[in-house]
Amino acid sequence: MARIELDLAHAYRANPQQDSDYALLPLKMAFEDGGAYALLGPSGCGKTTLLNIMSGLVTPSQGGVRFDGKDVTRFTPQQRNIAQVFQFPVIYDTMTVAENLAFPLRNRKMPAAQIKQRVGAIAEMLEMSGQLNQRASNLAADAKQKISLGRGLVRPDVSAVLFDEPLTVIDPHLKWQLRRKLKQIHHELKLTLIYVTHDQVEALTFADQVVVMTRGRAVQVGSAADLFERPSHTFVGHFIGSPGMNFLPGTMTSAGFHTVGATVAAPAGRSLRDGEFKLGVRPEYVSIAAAHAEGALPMAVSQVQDVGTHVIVSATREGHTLKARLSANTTDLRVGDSVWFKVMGEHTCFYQNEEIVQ
Ligand SMILES: Nc1ncnc2c1ncn2[C@@H]1O[C@H](COP(=O)(O)OP(=O)(O)OP(=O)(O)O)[C@@H](O)[C@H]1O
Repeated sequence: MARIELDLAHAYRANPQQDSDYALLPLKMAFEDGGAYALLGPSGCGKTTLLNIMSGLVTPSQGGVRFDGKDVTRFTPQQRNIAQVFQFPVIYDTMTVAENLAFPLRNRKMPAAQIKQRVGAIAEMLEMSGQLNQRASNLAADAKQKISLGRGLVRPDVSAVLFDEPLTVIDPHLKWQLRRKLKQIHHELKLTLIYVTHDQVEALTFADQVVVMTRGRAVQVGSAADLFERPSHTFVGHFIGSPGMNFLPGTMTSAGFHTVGATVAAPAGRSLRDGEFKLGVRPEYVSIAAAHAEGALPMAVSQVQDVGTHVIVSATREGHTLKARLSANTTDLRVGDSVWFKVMGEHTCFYQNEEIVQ
């Protein structure tokens, strides 16, 4: 296994001139040995490009890649000793499940007894022990993808295992099980795992550290709690959470934060210089307050959405909507009601140029 360091940028086109010419804007980051990481972001943000640069399928147009301090930028995936699992199964239909799992080990000339033991262990982790002697061609699509996952995980000596949306073909129920399984396998095998997905639930359940990407930029690397509590960029606030963070543009003065035609006092101990900011508050941290309560804004309820255990109450003021996630039994608000939403508190964040300042 290896610590992977990246200091690079990548454009698929020659002579890139502007940011939009780059699939990856200049970035510098490290993946620690034995960590479980996810690369998370919407379609086209550069996740696969980053993964393929780590595996050696793509050579970055600027900068390079280091494994344990060694420059591997020009190395092939084989020379880097990387295992990669793709969206669709890559297996040999004519072989049995056991032969498929053993293949990467045979290639590396592992002794037969060790191969048997390792294949047995991986099959057990993936709950495929009963299918070891079945021919792969007879299996359903998700069983085939499980073999692909197993082939990625079977070698104990890889620098890292890279997964590119590996659960796309898996049915939703099994998907949930496999996500948990992969996390467990990570704890047992202590491999460096890097997992590409556009699904936040998948990223947050699998990874200890999530790299959030948008338009060729890695905007934040953090744990699920970091991304939830202190999104360092407004994109992370929007993208993580359901619904995402609320934002209100406004001006900080000595009187407080002036937004949507009202002024709310900043909580004691919070000092921001005067200027224009975006206030960010998660729906989970918006609460109903008494009229004129400190830190609260008067608003008009525009939507009440029952989501089972909670209700999402949307309220509007001067064309801006805030969402609050409230316990179903604590509110009987209806559309058109007046409500005071408390937006200022210890979980409130402030942004300038989309980056967090406090
Ligand atoms: N081989 C290629 N040649 C030219 N442009 C490419 C190539 N591969 C990707 N791109 C472009 O680079 C950008 C990043 O693509 P990439 O596939 O890395 O994103 P992604 O986040 O993995 O998206 P998806 O989830 O849709 O796969 C996109 O604008 C894409 O069109």
